[in-house]
Amino acid sequence: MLVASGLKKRYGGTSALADVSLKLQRGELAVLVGRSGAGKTTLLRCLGGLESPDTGTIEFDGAPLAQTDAAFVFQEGALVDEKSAVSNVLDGVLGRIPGWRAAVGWYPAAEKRAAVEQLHEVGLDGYGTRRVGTLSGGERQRVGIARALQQEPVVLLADEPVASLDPATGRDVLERIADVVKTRNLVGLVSLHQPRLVESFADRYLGLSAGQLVFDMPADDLSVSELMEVYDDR
Ligand SMILES: Nc1ncnc2c1ncn2[C@@H]1O[C@H](COP(=O)(O)OP(=O)(O)OP(=O)(O)O)[C@@H](O)[C@H]1O
Repeated sequence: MLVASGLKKRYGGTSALADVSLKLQRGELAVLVGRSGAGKTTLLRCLGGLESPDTGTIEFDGAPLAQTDAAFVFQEGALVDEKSAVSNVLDGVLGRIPGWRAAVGWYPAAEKRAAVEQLHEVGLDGYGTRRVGTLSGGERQRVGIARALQQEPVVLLADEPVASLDPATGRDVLERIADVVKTRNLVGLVSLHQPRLVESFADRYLGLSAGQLVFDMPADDLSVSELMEVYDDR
């Protein structure tokens, strides 16, 4: 279980996270909602170790969460267009192998086999050698998921991962994220402005407002219509 306690983060005079505590279970996809500026990105970045909270702790199964145990699915632009799909996936292990090996593309065979397996898992068999710049938005995001998986995380985080996709493609990408969260028994947390896209497969909804968690409940206890009303965000 991922347990965050008393997270606070200020940027100058702005309190981005006022005092956030949460618990997230393995095998569950939680969806983080809230208006622009509510603190969603800050929370995700703190959980993933990209940002240090001013105070608070983040633990996984009772021990501090290592940055390498949390992986991000970034927005589309985070991939390298000139590189192949499999090279982009291999970039997911940059923190784990010496930089010079990555620079010359000299990855251990086991990493290469794993990268092909990750592409298989997101439905991209046969795409390994395709230059990422030639892929569709949805395919690119699936490469992004595969890259995050290559890191062998226990926590999978995504900040608005489908913002630039059409609704059907966005739903497909989110369903892939939900699938890998379940099959790999990961903690999954995704921020979304359109929670309808995950309506049929989200496990939990967390609502942030002005840096505070205003609700945290199982999806069964809250319909997306109610959720949208809370945010008056239709
Ligand atoms: N690096 C930073 N420097 C200064 N202020 C920041 C920084 N990052 C975030 N903030 C501020 O902290 C608050 C929370 O921002 P955050 O990006 O976490 O919100 P968000 O809910 O992700 O918004 P959005 O949905 O628009 O992405 C905002 O007031 C923002 O301006």
